[in-house]
Amino acid sequence: MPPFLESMTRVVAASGRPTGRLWRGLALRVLERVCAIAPFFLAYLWLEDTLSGGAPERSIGLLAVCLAACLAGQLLCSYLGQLHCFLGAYDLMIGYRERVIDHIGRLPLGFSQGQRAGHLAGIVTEDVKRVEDIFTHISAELVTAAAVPLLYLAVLAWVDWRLSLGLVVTLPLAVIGLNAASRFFLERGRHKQELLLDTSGLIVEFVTGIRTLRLFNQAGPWLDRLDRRFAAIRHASLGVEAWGGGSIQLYRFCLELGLVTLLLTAAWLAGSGDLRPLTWLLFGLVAAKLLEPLLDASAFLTELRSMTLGEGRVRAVLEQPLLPDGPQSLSAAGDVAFDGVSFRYQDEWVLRDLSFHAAKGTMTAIVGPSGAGKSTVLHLLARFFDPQSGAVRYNGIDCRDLESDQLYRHLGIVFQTVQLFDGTILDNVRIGRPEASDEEVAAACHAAYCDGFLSRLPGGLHTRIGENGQCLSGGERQRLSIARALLKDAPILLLDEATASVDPEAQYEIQQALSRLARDRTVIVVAHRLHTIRHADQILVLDRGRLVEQGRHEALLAQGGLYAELWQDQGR
Ligand SMILES: Nc1ncnc2c1ncn2[C@@H]1O[C@H](COP(=O)(O)OP(=O)(O)OP(=O)(O)O)[C@@H](O)[C@H]1O
Repeated sequence: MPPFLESMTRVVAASGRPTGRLWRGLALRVLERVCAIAPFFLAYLWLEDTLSGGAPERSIGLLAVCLAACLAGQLLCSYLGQLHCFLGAYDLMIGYRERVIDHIGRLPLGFSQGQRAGHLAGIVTEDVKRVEDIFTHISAELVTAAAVPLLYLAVLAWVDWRLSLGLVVTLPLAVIGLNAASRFFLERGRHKQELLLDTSGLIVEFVTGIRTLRLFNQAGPWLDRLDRRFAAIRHASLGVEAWGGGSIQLYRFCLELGLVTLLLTAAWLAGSGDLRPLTWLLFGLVAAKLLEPLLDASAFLTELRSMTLGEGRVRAVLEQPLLPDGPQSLSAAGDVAFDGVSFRYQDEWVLRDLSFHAAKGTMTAIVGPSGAGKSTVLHLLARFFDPQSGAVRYNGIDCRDLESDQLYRHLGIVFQTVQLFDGTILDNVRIGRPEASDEEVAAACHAAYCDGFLSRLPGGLHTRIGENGQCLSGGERQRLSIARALLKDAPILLLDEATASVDPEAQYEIQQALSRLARDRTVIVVAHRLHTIRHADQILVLDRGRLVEQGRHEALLAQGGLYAELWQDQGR
């Protein structure tokens, strides 16, 4: 099966929508072509009847009625066929898009980490669109390109099989050659697409990081890097387009060669006195029409190749395994434990046999040198990933046995990178609890010390903050994130440097708010400034993925180990 057909079959299976309407549409489009070509054969039959001494006066009316019926049938089938094809294909594509979005929505939260900027968005928008275009605009042309020549051929073979053979003798050569070439160019095209994706990621990085690059005089070298990428794309494109274009020309040439072999067969038959003029007239009129859809189909080959590549990338996402979701629910969660957890992102272990227990309503702080694995502990708690061995437990239940919705309902999260959406501050904070009233949102913002900057914004809580909150400072963004978590009022809080970007004046106050919040909650906090976690119920000291010390601030200082060293480094 040609690669594009394999791709289309997979799309239909992935969509899961009924395909009846699309098939009806395609059948009507084929019927339309039947109506378009039938007059030639009707005229042929009528002429043959007439020339062999039939009664033209009587049959000419019948011929006219048949021709009119063909025309009417053609118009009707064309209209209904297009309608059903479009509606059927769009319905199919809705199913496909939903499947892709649904799958991405259920992928491990850590999936997008390590992906180039815009890569996933490109798959959901551009690649799915490529697939959609084939189904909505080209599938009908492809089906008629395959069905019409077969129909013509069946009738022509009935009229004269030798001339028919002469006409299509080169067709298998064209199809086999094209199929082999398309597999080859698909491989080359994949390489080109990877280069394109990589380069667009580089461009996004260049544009978003232009300030840093210019401040460090790195814009020039970066542009040189881009130039080299463009050269590589040009080289790959030449390979794909020039040679790929050549294979299309070869396919067309082989098809048109069929007209030559038809002429040669006719000459041979005429020479042996075995060619009737009427038969030759029919073949002369119809031969080009038979080849026409096959020749036209070559115009879609580039799009088909691009769709096949796009479908491949979408499939790679669809094949990404989802984290298993168990049936258990979580009531009144608050107890958190790591039970012999070892985890690695790639080859190197980042956490090794880590065990700890955070009792309900306590604050656990995680400290350690950079790269020790502190944020990774939070990532596993938020189930961005599952550990390779050991278990993360909530109320003693392995989180692999929990429904993920249940889990997230019990987690409040404030991480270093704050994701904000293009909307008002009210909308953004309300993500914490969609049913919260304006007053409750305002109270959460107040508790997160947002009042200062909110009073400076023209619309206060109703100010639009632009895409990802570009018009807010890092500290302001972080305070909104804290307000969100406060509003959510979840029994477990995961904080990664919650006060990292907040000015010194607000730091103490926010710390107070978080301590108050911790009173009836379990808080797991990653902290770099150790004075903020002096009062934590337990401090876990990590070093290269291992738990090296554990206890309260005073006890750890007295121990004189890594914690005491870190404390001294911070000049306390
Ligand atoms: N998505 C990822 N893919 C591969 N490696 C990763 C990924 N995230 C983190 N790492 C690596 O895992 C190790 C632990 O990272 P982690 O962010 O947990 O450390 P950390 O203690 O929080 O560091 P810091 O204090 O600097 O934020 C580091 O060596 C880091 O390079």
